[in-house]
Amino acid sequence: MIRLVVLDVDGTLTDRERRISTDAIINIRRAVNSGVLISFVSGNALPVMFGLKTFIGTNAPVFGENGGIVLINDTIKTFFSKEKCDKFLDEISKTTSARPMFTNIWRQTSSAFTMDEKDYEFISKEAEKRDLYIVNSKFTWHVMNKGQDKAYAVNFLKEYYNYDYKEILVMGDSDNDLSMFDLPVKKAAPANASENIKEKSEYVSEFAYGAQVGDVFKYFGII
Ligand SMILES: O=C(O)COP(=O)(O)O
Ligand SMILES: [Mg+2]
Repeated sequence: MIRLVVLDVDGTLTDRERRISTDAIINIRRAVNSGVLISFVSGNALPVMFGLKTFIGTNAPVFGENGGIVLINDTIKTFFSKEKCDKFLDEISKTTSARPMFTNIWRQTSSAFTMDEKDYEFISKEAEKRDLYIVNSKFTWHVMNKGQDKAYAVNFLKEYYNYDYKEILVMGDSDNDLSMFDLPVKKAAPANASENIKEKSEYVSEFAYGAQVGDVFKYFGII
């Protein structure tokens, strides 16, 4: 039985323009009312997750920065430092198309940026040299510390609630979700998910951009 659902946000609950699906909100509330825990784990900054949790009315800790920071019982905990990430982004933005995102003012454990695809190989290799890595959510590029990923967040929640992996369902759409899809949890994807996410999913909905939430929840017996 699924006791905890870990939801990616952009592209999983929202459309390409980041507009959240009202169907997703309705079905998330149904799941909360049925006693299932719902957590958001996103590459976005924690204040955005706090807003989603508050205004949708969910019932579990929420993570920002791809698992680097959590809001739990009105307390913010950070698991990584943004110092190396900021320094790296500052360096490469001098010689490449990389440009910091304004949301970095709200970030405490990583940095977000935009760049031209032509610079990907170089920036990715330079990050590796500094024991960092870059990952794309299809909405934003992130420079992260090694070990900082959404699987870290899922494992934190697993330990916190003392659940088995089979009691946890994850839902995501792109590369920055892959680490949690490599865990032995239940996995589902919207129709718009990337191929590598779909290949790892137990269930791929015919619906997309948040409209899949009700369909997925019914498939796993949550609502
Ligand atoms: O990259 C972001 O800021 C958000 O992306 P995610 O919610 O799909 O993780
Ligand atoms: Mg996403």
